[in-house]
Amino acid sequence: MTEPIIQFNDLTKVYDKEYAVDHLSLSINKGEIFGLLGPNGAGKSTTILMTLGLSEPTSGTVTVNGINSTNHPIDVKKIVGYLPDDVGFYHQMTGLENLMYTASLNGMDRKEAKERALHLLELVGLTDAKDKRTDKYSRGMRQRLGLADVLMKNPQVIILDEPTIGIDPEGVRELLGLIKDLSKKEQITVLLSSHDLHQVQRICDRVGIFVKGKLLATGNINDLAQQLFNEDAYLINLEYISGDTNLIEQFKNTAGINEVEEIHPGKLKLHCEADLTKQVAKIVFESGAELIQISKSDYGLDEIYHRYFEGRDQSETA
Ligand SMILES: Nc1ncnc2c1ncn2[C@@H]1O[C@H](COP(=O)(O)OP(=O)(O)OP(=O)(O)O)[C@@H](O)[C@H]1O
Repeated sequence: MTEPIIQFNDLTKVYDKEYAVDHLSLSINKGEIFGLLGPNGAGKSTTILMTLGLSEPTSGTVTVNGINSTNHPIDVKKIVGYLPDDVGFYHQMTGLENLMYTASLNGMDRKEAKERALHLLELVGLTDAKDKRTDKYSRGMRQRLGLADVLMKNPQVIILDEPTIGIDPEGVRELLGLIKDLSKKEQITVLLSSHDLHQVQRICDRVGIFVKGKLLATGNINDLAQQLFNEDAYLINLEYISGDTNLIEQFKNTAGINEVEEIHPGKLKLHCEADLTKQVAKIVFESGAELIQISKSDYGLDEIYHRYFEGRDQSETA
């Protein structure tokens, strides 16, 4: 099922003659968790603000469920929940009271609102803290309450701007797990921004890499590896006890192997265009060498990100 729910069409924002968002075209599908990934100043927050109708594009459009965010911000607000990087609550009120206050602003029936608030507090693990004032909450608790708060109005889409900043690793793991569960259980589309590769890798179905307002690549981790490493997307690690044949030379002359890295004698890393694990194993056997181990490793988002930024730095300084 790939039904688009958020559509960016040539979306552009210029501040002081500089592109904050540079002709962004992208579709995000219903139920998908999409990560906007990029360093500070990449344009992630500006993209989010335009999606919410809180900032006007210089040109281009963004629609949520077919509704133009710039022309109909109030209609968009009804179906989108937004969690900023630091959620503000009324400190003198408890967690439950804050959720009830949100419900009253949204015109929800009180009884129904209380049932939903208690259910959501349970979902985000704050039942025991529901009657505690929010100024006594930790940052992680405030983020979890923030998630419950955006879910009060049953949104179709939730947008999270750097949701895990300032939370300890255990809290991050819990919050991300929660976002993923909610998205899958309630078919909610999630758009989240982050500069943290590992977080994004952990929960996103697809990511978009942003640099200086430009969307440079999109896809799941495997697609990105293919796009960015195109010529040598597969790594084969090999250990063997040498026979008579010079295996290194043989691998260098094998079609599809682009680079042979000798880690130390008898241990090689082969950069390949395709998964050549079987052929490599066969070559080792036929050479009379003894195969100790062979394994394929995939590129993670870390390598993807660094390869991308390394390439970019070189091209920019060239
Ligand atoms: N209100 C503004 N006025 C002028 N320039 C702005 C404004 N808001 C953002 N910018 C500029 O637009 C660019 C993109 O900023 P944006 O905040 O969208 O990036 P970001 O990827 O969200 O980064 P961060 O994670 O640091 O928030 C930056 O160069 C920033 O200085």
